[in-house]
Amino acid sequence: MEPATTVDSVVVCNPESGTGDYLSTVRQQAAEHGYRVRKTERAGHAVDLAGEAVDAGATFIAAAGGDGTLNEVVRGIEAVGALDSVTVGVIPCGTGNNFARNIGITGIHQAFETFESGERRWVDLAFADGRPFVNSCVGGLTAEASAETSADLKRRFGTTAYVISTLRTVRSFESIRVSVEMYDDPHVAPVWSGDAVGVLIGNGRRFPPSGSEQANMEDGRFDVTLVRATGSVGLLRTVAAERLFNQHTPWTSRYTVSAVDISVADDQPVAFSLDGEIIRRTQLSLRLQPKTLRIAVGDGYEPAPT
Ligand SMILES: Nc1ncnc2c1ncn2[C@@H]1O[C@H](COP(=O)(O)OP(=O)(O)OP(=O)(O)O)[C@@H](O)[C@H]1O
Repeated sequence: MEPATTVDSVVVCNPESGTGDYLSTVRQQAAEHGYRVRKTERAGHAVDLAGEAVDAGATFIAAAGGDGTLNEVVRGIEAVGALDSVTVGVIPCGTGNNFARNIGITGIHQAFETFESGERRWVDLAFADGRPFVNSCVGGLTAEASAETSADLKRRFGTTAYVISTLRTVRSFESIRVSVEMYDDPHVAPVWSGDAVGVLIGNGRRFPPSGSEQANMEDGRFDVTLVRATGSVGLLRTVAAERLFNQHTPWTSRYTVSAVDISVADDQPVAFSLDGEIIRRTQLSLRLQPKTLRIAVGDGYEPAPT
């Protein structure tokens, strides 16, 4: 007999994520496993739906979509003060699904199996000026590119859409002049300042030249990658190498720190992508709350990746 649908397990589904053709699979799996499905109707709606699910007694909320949908679900749970009573699941239906991969979730069916029998972990939750994010905060070129990447482009080209829009953006992009202050008790804070192509800060994600993109998300620390701009020709070369993050260049600096403050030198607000959601700021403070988010992880998840 099929399990009865309960209110304590809810799937918040974004029908616009990725190729948008998974809704029936998610509904069918949710019905089989006894989850209630709430479908978003607009950007930002997953924040409200997650909050409503908590109010209705949910103790498990899964985000079906990409990193942006997960971000909204977590923000909704945090907004109603329920991070300590709700477990979060991820059903990968987005374009990149970077966070899902980082926690060992590889497909829709495997996600539901994992929710049933897999491990739960407490992971760090990151905040940018008090706004939660799970995976990454990216400032500069890649954020501009992601703001420019339309849903249609993503549907047609998948992750390649981001590369296409990066190459388009690079024609008009000016590097950003920033000062990045990093704190790592008990050491003296390093300060990085200058013209940057990208400011890449990961909680769940790191930006290595090769190998796993999964960061340690239980260590109370950010993985910071700063890419220096070196004139227009250098900028193009840096972007070509670093955008795909397959090649190390001497313009890249990496740190592992517990807090970051970014100041933009002039008063032009810069685009920062928080899990793919764009905000524009001249100042941004990033903090971590260690082991604050309870999440269902797959077998491939490594708490301390090398
Ligand atoms: N019903 C909806 N209509 C239009 N936009 C929506 C709707 N529901 C959610 N959104 C917005 O869709 C955006 C993209 O979602 P999401 O990040 O989940 O997918 P993606 O971009 O395809 O995947 P990824 O982030 O993994 O690359 C989010 O910013 C979200 O606010």
